[in-house]
Amino acid sequence: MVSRIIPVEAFDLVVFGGTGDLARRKILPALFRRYCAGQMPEGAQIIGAARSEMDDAQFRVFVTEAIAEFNGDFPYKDEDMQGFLSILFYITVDALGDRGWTELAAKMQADRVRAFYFSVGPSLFGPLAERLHTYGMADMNTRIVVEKPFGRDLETAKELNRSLADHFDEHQVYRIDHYLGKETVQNLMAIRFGNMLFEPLWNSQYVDHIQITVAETVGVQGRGEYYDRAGAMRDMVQNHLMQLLCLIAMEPPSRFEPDAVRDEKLKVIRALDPVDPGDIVRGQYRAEGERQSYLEDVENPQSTTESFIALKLHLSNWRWAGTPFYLRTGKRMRARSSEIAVVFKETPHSIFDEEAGRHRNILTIRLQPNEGIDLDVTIKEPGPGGMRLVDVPLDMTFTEALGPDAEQVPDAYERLIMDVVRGNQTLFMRGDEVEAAWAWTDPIIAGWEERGDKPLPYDTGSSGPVDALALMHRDGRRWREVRS
Ligand SMILES: NC(=O)C1=CN([C@@H]2O[C@H](COP(=O)(O)OP(=O)(O)OC[C@H]3O[C@@H](n4cnc5c(N)ncnc54)[C@H](OP(=O)(O)O)[C@@H]3O)[C@@H](O)[C@H]2O)C=CC1
Ligand SMILES: O=C1O[C@H](COP(=O)(O)O)[C@@H](O)[C@H](O)[C@H]1O
Repeated sequence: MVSRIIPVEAFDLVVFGGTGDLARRKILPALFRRYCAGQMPEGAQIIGAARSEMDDAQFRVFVTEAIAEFNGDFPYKDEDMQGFLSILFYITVDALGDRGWTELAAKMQADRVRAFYFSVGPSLFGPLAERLHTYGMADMNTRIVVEKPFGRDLETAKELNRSLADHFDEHQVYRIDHYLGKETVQNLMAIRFGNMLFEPLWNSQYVDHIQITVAETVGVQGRGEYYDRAGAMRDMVQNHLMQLLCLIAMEPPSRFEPDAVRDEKLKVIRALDPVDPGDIVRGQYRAEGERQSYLEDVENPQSTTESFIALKLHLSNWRWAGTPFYLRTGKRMRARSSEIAVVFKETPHSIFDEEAGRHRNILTIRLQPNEGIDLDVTIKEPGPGGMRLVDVPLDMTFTEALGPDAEQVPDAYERLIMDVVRGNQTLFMRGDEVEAAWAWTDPIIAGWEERGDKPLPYDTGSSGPVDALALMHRDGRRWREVRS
């Protein structure tokens, strides 16, 4: 099977914060991979912009080093590297002053798609939007890309939305949630809405419960100051896990189009019930051997921020009333493993002897690593020992089923940046979605702040605090093992 590279229009892409960590780690290496894939049209310009003093040549060295550090063993030809470097430029710009703006405006080409990636702290979103307008770069062909965190609560998210709306229409604003750009996350929609098999069973009549796990082995990775102000709830649940929940729980949109998809996701968030404090477990990782504790990592011995959270959620709508959703995410866990498991109910009646046991089908969507789908199916255990039942997985690992092409799928940032250039907002969050997610999150955080709740310690390399296991055990259910 041969991957299709869909060409994009010629564009000017300005990366504000072009010297920052996210640009180095993700954005610039992703753009290089798209260049190598042949997707950058003739005449494209990528312009780094930040306060640091640099010229084009120095920026090109900076990008070459970033690619070497963060593109792993990605194979490329020297001519591709030279070609890519030739479309890179740098302008010293102050988001809070006037420096560099006239020069930036002069660098913009006529009749090009214009995209401005705000890879800077959210306090600069408003000032950047305002200056784009003042210096004549905010016309209707302009697109702006903003990073998470999109606020730290409903009020700040509304404020950010307002500051962007002063100068840009909603159709020009691309709010990144990089989970939506992951290939397997998009596959969730293909599985649900491209097959007849699952949808009739996709409701509380047949589904016992759904588990969503995003387990990480990494700690706060040098972002301690930000993370300690955020915690797992703001850093992961309000955005990434919420998006996964939306895709798994939403009604079929009429078309795979931005507003049709985003309307359905919004309905899911609005249908979420408030969460009982007893249905939440927060944790903080302890030191282990050479590895520091969370408190040491964030250099805050008094911190009560959670590096792990597990929650049981309910949706008040016809499809899901009575089916709990269990979500968990944490850092420094046993394995890097993200998956969604749809656990179906047992058959209403067993025709077999008691010793055959009771079994249930589980559809597991493995998001990362080892992307694929498993469907646990119950069959007869082979042999003469009577009718004993056993569960076997129908395993579809994408790299095995689809061949080498499945290994070369673009990473989330590649896909999303190209979608910005194409003008396709389907995989970006709309302002009202973000606000609805904060409206649900805020009272939960306020509750534990008012009560002074403290996170429970958990061992580095574990599955989180034991109380998280109890959250399911008391319902007669259990988490799937965290393993890669
Ligand atoms: N790093 C990551 O893995 C992730 C980051 N994010 C988000 O992305 C955004 C950027 O993060 P990150 O790259 O880590 O942050 P960094 O602090 O590493 O980079 C910030 C960038 O902003 C520039 N900058 C700061 N002030 C100004 C100014 N007044 N005018 C112009 N440029 C300015 C800095 O350059 P200079 O000092 O040269 O001006 C630098 O390039 C943040 O909102 C972050 O939360 C989201 C997900 C992951
Ligand atoms: O947005 C974030 O995501 C990463 C996890 O992303 P993944 O693609 O590696 O699964 C997380 O580590 C980080 O804390 C968070 O800000």
